[in-house]
Amino acid sequence: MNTPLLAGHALTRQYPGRPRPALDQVDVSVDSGVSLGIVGESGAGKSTLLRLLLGVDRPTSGAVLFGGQPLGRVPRRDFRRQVQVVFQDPRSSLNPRMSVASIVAEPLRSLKIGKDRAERADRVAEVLTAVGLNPDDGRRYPHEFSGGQRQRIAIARALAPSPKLLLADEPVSALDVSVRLQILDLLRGLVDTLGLTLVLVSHDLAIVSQLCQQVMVMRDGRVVEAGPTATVLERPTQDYTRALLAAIPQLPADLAVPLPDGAALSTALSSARTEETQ
Ligand SMILES: Nc1ncnc2c1ncn2[C@@H]1O[C@H](COP(=O)(O)OP(=O)(O)OP(=O)(O)O)[C@@H](O)[C@H]1O
Repeated sequence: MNTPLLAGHALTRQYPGRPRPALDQVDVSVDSGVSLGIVGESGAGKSTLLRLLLGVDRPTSGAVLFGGQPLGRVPRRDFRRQVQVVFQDPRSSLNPRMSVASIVAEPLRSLKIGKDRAERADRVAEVLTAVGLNPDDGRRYPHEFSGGQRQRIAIARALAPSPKLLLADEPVSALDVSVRLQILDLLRGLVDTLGLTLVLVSHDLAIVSQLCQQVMVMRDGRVVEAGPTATVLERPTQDYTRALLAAIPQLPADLAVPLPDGAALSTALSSARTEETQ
């Protein structure tokens, strides 16, 4: 069996003063080329798990392995080169005083990628184009862009060092419903064309079902169900998963299993859009 790209073993995180752990003995494994969705309602422990996987917080017990090595032994620069993250809200994750080009070039500068400024500028133009922006947009500032475009900038910054793994924490939930599909389509296209592995954290099973081959359902700091997305959606074994499935807006029963062309998600999101504009 191949070594997982990123794995967590028996991860427990107890925050001080809390009656029970935010994460309780969680196992997770991300194989190269197999995108994973982590789903659950607010408070399930998704962000806590993501912080542990990113190494920005430490487990109370358990271990995170990157390429089979304990995270503490992997040079931080190597890890950051290969693992990048996109957060929920591009308004707070982009420095308003920096130009877009400077924001996107930041990981290249800090990771010392590119031999000079010109080479970094070429890479910035390349990733801006890859996310559907114009290389000339690099001269502008974040406030000049819409929410969806700002999320594209955040994705471009994450792609700049050519990571293997992209962790996305609720990447569309701060966006207008009308632009969510575009950003999800972009992520799907990037996974396909760049061979990126995606770990997508979301409270929305419909979104995860469209982008991830594997899904892990969390509740109260524990994994309640995990496996291939199609299996979990077709034959959920837990009432909690069934409730999450039922919460997908107006998804007809015959579309509950995602269709290859993304029709299920389109249906779910367009229904939500109709509701919102009424
Ligand atoms: N820094 C912290 N200190 C104390 N408790 C925390 C801290 N961060 C999270 N928690 C608690 O841990 C639990 C899990 O939170 P977490 O943010 O990981 O869940 P989540 O599934 O990501 O939820 P959301 O979707 O709302 O972000 C919650 O009960 C939360 O209140």
